[in-house]
Amino acid sequence: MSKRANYISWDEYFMGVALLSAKRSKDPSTQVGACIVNTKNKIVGAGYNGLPAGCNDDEFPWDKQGAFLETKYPYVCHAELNAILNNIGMDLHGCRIYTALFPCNECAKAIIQAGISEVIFLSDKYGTTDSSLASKRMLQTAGVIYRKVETDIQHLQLSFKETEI
Ligand SMILES: Nc1nc(=O)n([C@H]2C[C@H](O)[C@@H](COP(=O)(O)O)O2)cc1CO
Ligand SMILES: [Zn+2]
Repeated sequence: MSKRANYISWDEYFMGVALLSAKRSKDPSTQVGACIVNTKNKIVGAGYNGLPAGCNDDEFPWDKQGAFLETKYPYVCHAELNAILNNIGMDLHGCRIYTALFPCNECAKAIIQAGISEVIFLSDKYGTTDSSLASKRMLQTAGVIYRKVETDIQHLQLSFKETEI
């Protein structure tokens, strides 16, 4: 028997972990996940967008519009920042970060300061915003490579049925 052919690539695997992490998000509008990987292709951090620990996600707003303090924006911690902060205690220099959404300017700062050298994203749907433009400017200047993930996969299904393993 020859080896299986249609296994997923490293990029698809790590973006898949980012997307699975996003499934933990309580944000009703936009669920983002991120996964940090070292040079040996070991996962060293993962996260999703959510409120800081101790801030009850039933008590804080999830609105997108309205008075700033009554929206989610001042409170939510982005997936990329959570992945950095949740890392398993490694030096992140030379690591890459997989993220479902292109990092904002604040996360770009954290990515650069952590020493992460590559950003792989799935969507850049906010690419024309000032935040994204500032993010790209900083990443480029700091020498952090960014690229869109390459894949032909549209959907990937997981079965939790024990009879299907
Ligand atoms: N790169 C990102 N990582 C993230 O975790 N987020 C989070 C912040 C919010 O919880 C949500 C975006 O809200 P919305 O305006 O698309 O409904 O995703 C947002 C971005 C975009 O820069
Ligand atoms: Zn961010």
